[in-house]
Amino acid sequence: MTEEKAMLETGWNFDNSYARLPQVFFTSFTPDAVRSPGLIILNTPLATELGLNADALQSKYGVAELAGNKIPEGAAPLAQAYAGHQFGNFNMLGDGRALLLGEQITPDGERFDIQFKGSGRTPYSRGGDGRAGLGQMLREYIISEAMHALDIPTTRSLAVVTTGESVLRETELQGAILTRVAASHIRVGTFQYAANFGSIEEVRELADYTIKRHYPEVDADDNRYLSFLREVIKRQASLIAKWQLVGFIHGVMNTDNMTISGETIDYGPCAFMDNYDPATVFSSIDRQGRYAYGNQPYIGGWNLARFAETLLPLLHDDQNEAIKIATEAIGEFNKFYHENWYAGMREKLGIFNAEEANEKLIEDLLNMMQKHSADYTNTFRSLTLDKLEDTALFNSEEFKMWNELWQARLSRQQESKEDSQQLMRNSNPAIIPRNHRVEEALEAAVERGDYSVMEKLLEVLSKPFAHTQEQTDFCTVPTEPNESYRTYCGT
Ligand SMILES: Nc1ncnc2c1ncn2[C@@H]1O[C@H](COP(=O)(O)OP(=O)(O)OP(=O)(O)O)[C@@H](O)[C@H]1O
Ligand SMILES: [Mg+2]
Repeated sequence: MTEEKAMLETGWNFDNSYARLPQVFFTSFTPDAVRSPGLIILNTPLATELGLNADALQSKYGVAELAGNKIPEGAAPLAQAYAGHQFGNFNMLGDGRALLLGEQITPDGERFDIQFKGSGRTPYSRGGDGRAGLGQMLREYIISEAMHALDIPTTRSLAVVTTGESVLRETELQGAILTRVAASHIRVGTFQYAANFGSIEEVRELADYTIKRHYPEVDADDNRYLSFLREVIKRQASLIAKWQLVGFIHGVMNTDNMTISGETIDYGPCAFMDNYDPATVFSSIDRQGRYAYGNQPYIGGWNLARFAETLLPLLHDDQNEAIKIATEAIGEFNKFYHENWYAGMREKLGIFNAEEANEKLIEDLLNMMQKHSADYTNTFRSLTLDKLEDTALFNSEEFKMWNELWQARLSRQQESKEDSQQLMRNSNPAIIPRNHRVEEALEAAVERGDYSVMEKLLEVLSKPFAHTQEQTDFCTVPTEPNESYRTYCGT
């Protein structure tokens, strides 16, 4: 394909609705060109869904676009302003190393943000260099795509390119740019920015824009801003329940890393839990365990309370009334979260209907898993495949008793044993991006330029509920204990 033809055919179809918001919300600008762009990975199925031409994107011209060296026609690049509570402390932030190219309108008429991460300095970079390392961007690519395959709302990864420039951290890293795809990048922190640094009218404009984009169903409601708040709370309750159900630890649940669309965002220090332990923390900077696995639902509620605060002027003319309404709405988060979590846990145990006795069954199992340091994913996998002898719990008396109660519970429902097993197969992934597997893939890619390990891993991760024999190798737990694994932000 000639370059000129590729240029015509990459398939971008941009709209720039975000750029029509008041100027305070963003700064338009063109990214600096990088030295020598090189394509590392392109998500071909995602490119096709977006209406893009994967062949053209792999051409020299397409890769220049994915590096920010050529701005596609119709794009209007901008960095978004936001603020946020980081580990509880409020800061002015913004896209310091990200850049929104525009919103791609797909052949189905859907709208997705196309954003670079690692594309260089912006007006919001503060002291940072605006860059990202190859390992970290590939890690985000692998885990976000694994989350998508696990049916968890998430930003997605279209491509990673290297820049041909080095990035200086503790060591010298290869610079890279990730192209991220999201329903939008509007964060709790975007609302905090509006509420703290803008006018009430600007908060209203942001809220109206977000309702139109993500919650059109509340548009005509009497108190549309209250309905909006409640719907965001519901989506986040559902999202965080899904994280808990697969053992995902986000690692840096600052308010700027929580989306209004209900998608998981920012795969900096995240990791999956091996042994079941609510206190599990992987992030090297989370010394107090604020973002530990078991604390995520609480932090979700805390972040949403910060979101509710930004909407107070819109909820009621009388601010005391507004606080009352907002507090009631936030108070529902726990209920929504528990409904979602219990329903998901029930399904993991093959139980079709809600019943109070289920709760004890679930809690007893989790307690046993914690006591015996059982692997979270593999315990549910063994129950699903009826290979109880594979669990770390098998020889204990209490597990035998628990199993009898579980079997009795299953036989009390009208659905067949086969239906129940099918439900479990659909609810319990065999495959999660285990830390040692992700590290192995990144080491081969970054240290040796061998991408085959990552490609194999991505393929296995794309079918977590297949329960095939060939997955078995990827189900093994690491030989080193959980606790020694550490993740780092911002590299
Ligand atoms: N190398 C860097 N240069 C400039 N700013 C940075 C850099 N790394 C992080 N930041 C900024 O610091 C803030 C907090 O960073 P955090 O790690 O949450 O985000 P991120 O991983 O860069 O991006 P995102 O949340 O978009 O996935 C953000 O405003 C981010 O843009
Ligand atoms: Mg972030």
